[in-house]
Amino acid sequence: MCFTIRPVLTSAFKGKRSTDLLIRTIISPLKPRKMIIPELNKDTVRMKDPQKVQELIMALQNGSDKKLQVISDFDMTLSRFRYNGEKCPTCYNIIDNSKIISEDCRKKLKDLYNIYYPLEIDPHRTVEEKYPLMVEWWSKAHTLLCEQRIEKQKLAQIVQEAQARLREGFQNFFDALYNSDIPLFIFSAGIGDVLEEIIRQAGVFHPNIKVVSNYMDFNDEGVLTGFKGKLIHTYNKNNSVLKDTQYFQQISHRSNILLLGDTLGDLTMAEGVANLENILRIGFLNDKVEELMDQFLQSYDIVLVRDETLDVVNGILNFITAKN
Ligand SMILES: Nc1ccn([C@@H]2O[C@H](COP(=O)(O)O)[C@@H](O)[C@H]2O)c(=O)n1
Repeated sequence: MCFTIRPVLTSAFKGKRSTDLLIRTIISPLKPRKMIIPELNKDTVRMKDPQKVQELIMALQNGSDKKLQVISDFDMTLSRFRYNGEKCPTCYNIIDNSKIISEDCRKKLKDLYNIYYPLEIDPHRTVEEKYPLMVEWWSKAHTLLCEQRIEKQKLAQIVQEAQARLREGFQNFFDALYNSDIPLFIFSAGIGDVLEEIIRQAGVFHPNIKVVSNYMDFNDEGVLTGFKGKLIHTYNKNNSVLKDTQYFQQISHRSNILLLGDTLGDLTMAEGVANLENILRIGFLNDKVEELMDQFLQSYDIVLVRDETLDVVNGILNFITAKN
């Protein structure tokens, strides 16, 4: 594809960090133009409104790292969807596939996955229709897992032996946020204990990370007896889960959001943010690409199609945090 670039000097994006006028790339609706972030020219990138994306990125840069916070889903957003042609496991799948559960339980969990995962991503059902089905899936899976006498001390080894992988570029992503003191809120309907272990084993579980997820509850012998708090599934990742946390109040000066998700349910993750000013939504479209493309383009500012990297996210973060 041939791109042309027409940089125009404008004062529209003047901020306290820049003494010079910023160069803004004007996009003609007729011709594709080069984007300010080189990674946005990747062929995995789709945008309904590239002009709006550029403006949002400039607004985020204007606010700098001081005003920014990142809110992200975990499974299939920070972790990979595919690796070497194989589908990667979710936090639940890591347990489902492990040797700490019985053959019979594994089969039942696989059957549940085969029934409910297609419903979770079904483009023809509304969120209202999916909601009770997701509660059903998570509840049945939790009941099965609690029958297995899963030991807390075995989780680290299970994660080590699993094929879970963070997206390419994860080291840059986690380190850049930590080094710039930007809070990362991971809001996951997976299993908190497992996702923490994945990030810890990758060496990037930095203190700027806060996780809200389904955490396992263990008895005094370290055996799984239940799950703590309100059940979190794909379609209730919103204020109904967050209302007791003070997290967003404590960082209320961070009014610029970078939101990362892989389902339409992830779009409500920023509901609890106090004083929201600008939000840039990036959606990883991993599965059912043709069927879901339109809905993703309507809801996410940037859609990344079968992109197993964090290149675009890192490119945007570099741009926002680069010192002038
Ligand atoms: N028993 C289950 C229940 C859910 N899943 C998948 O885990 C994902 C977790 O959600 P994130 O918020 O971290 O994306 C969810 O999308 C389900 O597909 C599962 O594998 N097994």
